Amino acid sequence: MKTDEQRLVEKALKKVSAKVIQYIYQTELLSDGDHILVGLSGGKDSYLLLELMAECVRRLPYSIKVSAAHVALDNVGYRIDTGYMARLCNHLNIPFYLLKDEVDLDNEKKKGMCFVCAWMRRKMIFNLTREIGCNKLAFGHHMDDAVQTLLMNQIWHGTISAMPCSLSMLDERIHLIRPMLCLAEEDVTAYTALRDYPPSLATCPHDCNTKRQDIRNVLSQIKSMNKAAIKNLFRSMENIFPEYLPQSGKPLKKRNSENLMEKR
Ligand SMILES: Nc1ncnc2c1ncn2[C@@H]1O[C@H](COP(=O)(O)OP(=O)(O)OP(=O)(O)O)[C@@H](O)[C@H]1O
Repeated sequence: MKTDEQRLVEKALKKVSAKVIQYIYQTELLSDGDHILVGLSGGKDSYLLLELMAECVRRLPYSIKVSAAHVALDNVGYRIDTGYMARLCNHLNIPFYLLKDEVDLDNEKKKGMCFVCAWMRRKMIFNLTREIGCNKLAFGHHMDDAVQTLLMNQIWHGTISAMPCSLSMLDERIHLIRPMLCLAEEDVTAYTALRDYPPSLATCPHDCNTKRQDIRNVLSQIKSMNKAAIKNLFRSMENIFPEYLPQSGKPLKKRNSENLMEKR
């Protein structure tokens, strides 16, 4: 017999997964035979992503497989409840991989801890994706993350670029996908507030992402002027009128489409 609380969680998951499944169809993010590796950070966004991918296995008319992985860099200073991750994956019938390593502290001195840590995490998870035969790697970025990146790239790099929902990498061998870009952060928290995901056991002592925090603060002010601001900023990336841009009529500069300020 289900409790009222369980029924509430199920209803909320159904609501949020309906949006994500519609987005997956629209953007053709998944197809028959896919094996998706979900990157689990220990934050609420990637826990929701994991549950959404489990819903996709149940509800999409294709045969897809899902696995999950967490990369733990032991000498960085943060600690995550990986036991909880393993239990949640087990409950959802999803194989879980825990990758452990340490950051090279000499390299860190030259390049900065956040850069080295993000680079190592990505390298380790890309390698695992290939090793276990996954063709897609899913990250839990949502709409607010993409809008923050859009503004950061405009302000600090003078480009209009953000986070694609699908990016082909390593000679098309892996596709990085972001199925939650259709969800605003408030959609995510409406669901995760009902769940008992554990907080991190120790937060990261290296706070290098102050630019992103500054942009978050600016965006929350902008939101107080217009509640739809985040959604509109996100939509603006699909509604570009080149003829109303300063260089209209002139050939566009060739740009490396690689994202400049990827969220780390
Ligand atoms: N240590 C990690 N191991 C595996 N995947 C990770 C790890 N860190 C981040 N990711 C993946 O990259 C995405 C974005 O990372 P980021 O560090 O921005 O997330 P976060 O905001 O700290 O946590 P979350 O997005 O899970 O709430 C995560 O949603 C997750 O899918």
